[in-house]
Amino acid sequence: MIKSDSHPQQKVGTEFDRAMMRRCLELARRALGCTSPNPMVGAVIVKDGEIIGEGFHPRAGEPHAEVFALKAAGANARGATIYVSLEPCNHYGRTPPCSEALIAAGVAKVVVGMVDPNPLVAGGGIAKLRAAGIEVIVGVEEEACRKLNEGFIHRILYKRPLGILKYAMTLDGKIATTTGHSAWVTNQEARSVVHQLRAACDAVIVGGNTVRLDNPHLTSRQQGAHNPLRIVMSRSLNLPAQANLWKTEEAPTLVLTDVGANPVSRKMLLKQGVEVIELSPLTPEKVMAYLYDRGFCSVLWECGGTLAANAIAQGSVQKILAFIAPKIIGGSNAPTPVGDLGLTTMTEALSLERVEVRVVGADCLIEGYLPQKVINL
Ligand SMILES: Nc1nc(O)c(N)c(N[C@@H]2O[C@H](COP(=O)(O)O)[C@@H](O)[C@H]2O)n1
Ligand SMILES: [Zn+2]
Repeated sequence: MIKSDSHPQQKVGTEFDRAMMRRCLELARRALGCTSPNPMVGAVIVKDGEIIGEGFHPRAGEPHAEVFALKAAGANARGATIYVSLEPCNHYGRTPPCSEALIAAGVAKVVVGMVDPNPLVAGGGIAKLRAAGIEVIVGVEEEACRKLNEGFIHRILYKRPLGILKYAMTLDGKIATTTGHSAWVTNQEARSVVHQLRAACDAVIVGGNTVRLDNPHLTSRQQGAHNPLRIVMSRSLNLPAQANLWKTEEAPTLVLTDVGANPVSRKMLLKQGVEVIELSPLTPEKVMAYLYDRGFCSVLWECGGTLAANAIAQGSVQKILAFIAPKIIGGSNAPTPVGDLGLTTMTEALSLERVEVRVVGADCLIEGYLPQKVINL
């Protein structure tokens, strides 16, 4: 097993190495939301302290980041150092192995952000480079590299997309008034964080109620940014004929329903260009298994409390982003972000790990992860 050189108290590499790796991550992010089922990867080639080639992986099926960087550097790559945010691959997939391309180009040193969790690579790329006499350092800016590709890593380890639950609630824990009115709980800054989050995800899921009450767009609202596939989960197909999700064309919309549900409504959706897929039973787990098969790495749940509780209970949520607005609306029947989980004591409460809290405009954002079954690489 190839181990990262990283140590909790010690940073790997020099300050220059870390700056170059951060540049790799910057390059990788140019393809935010566009690479699934592949990871986002950036590469930088340096010789005599100067960058002589850069590249990133634009989408699955296209060459890997290292290949673009090698092409940019040309013959100058001989004797140079390449920085790459993910271990160079060592297998024939949609593209040939980068380990071999790096050896053939004569690079002297490879600085890697993180080991590739893909079992087809999993240290094999690093071992191949070392066996060819190339110096390899592993684990430079590792945490940032892992964070960028947390969806890809989860997909590989658990054979499901990473499920992210996002909600916005008031100080008294409500997501809308008793009439269902929710525009807007948070301020513009928080909403633009949500738009960025959508740009990073492969799909965003809501239930039929959200379509009826909020008529959302579910897009990333940024010029040139990726838009996620917009998904509605609806057993009854009791959906309005006029909705922004079928009227706007910035992103495709998929409606997931149960077998044989409401043929009239189904026809109305198909006529408006909406893809309709029947899944039986229509549960969060079934949906996540289906989206895994479609090649997705990350899925954003932007649904109401009942669906959110089901998704949590079925293990379809790993990460939570909760926006809290300093507002109070009261109302004992006003909807809450997570419905009944059947818990009766505080000891059963789901405690988030790796929690981060930040202020976004006038609102607060709490981000954390639900405990996961540990799989060691
Ligand atoms: N190091 C590295 N750089 C890239 O740019 C990459 N896209 C990857 N991806 C790894 O290779 C697998 C995909 O291979 P194909 O694109 O099908 O050839 C992907 O699962 C990663 O393990 N690695
Ligand atoms: Zn590769």
